Amino acid sequence: MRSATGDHDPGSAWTEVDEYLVQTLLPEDEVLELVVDENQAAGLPAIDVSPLQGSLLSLLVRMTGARRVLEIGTLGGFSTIHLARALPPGGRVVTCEYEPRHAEVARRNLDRARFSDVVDVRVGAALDTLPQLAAEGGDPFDLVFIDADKPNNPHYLEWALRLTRPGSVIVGDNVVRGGRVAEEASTDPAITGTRTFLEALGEDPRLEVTALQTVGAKGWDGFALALVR
Ligand SMILES: C[S@@+](CC[C@H](N)C(=O)[O-])C[C@H]1O[C@@H](n2cnc3c(N)ncnc32)[C@H](O)[C@@H]1O
Repeated sequence: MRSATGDHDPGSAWTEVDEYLVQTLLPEDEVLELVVDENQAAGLPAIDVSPLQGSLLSLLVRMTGARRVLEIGTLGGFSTIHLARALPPGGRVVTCEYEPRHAEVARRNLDRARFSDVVDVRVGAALDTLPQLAAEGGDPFDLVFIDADKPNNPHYLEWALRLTRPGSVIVGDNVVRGGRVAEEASTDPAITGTRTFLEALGEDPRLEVTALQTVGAKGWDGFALALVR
């Protein structure tokens, strides 16, 4: 793991602090522990948000009173369950996943967590699903969580803006990428996509934005947070 300070690898300390915070702040969560086990057993990559980050997503849903949530990037449904469990009665999550196998595991996990009626898993490339959602003409989304293929983040932002309303919140994950986001000359599509995404966030007069760096069990990364004006 790359070091924030450059002189030693603080990864294990970050993980220790994450474990301490989880133990101190979060209740036992058998449902999500099972999801992590199921994802691992199914061979899914362990690239879901951490429990503390998932709790932040839940808090954002509750704090904003979001009823309709859009997620781009389901994986096994770990973050989806955090989003779904914070909804008021009648609330809904639509989550987009490209890999049918990931979607299948997610559906199983959501079923077990009793959220199959609350979550609509749409399988396919999100850039195909998002126009379909627009064409369906449902109510705007109150919160959008962008966490899929990073090169497409600038397009996901455009769609998020089309599918939301003033007062909606947009969260973009993994915008720091071990510090590599600051590498101006990078040709890595995940970095150039993230940089274009951040630039679009910063330039768009329809948005009030920030981004925070994070460290923890998932390494050094960060998320962008935007409010649609
Ligand atoms: C970082 S993982 C999502 C993690 C999940 N949000 C969580 O925290 O539990 C990214 C997911 O996006 C999916 N993905 C990649 N490209 C996609 C695309 N074009 N459209 C929709 N999903 C895509 C991947 O298959 C993967 O399951």
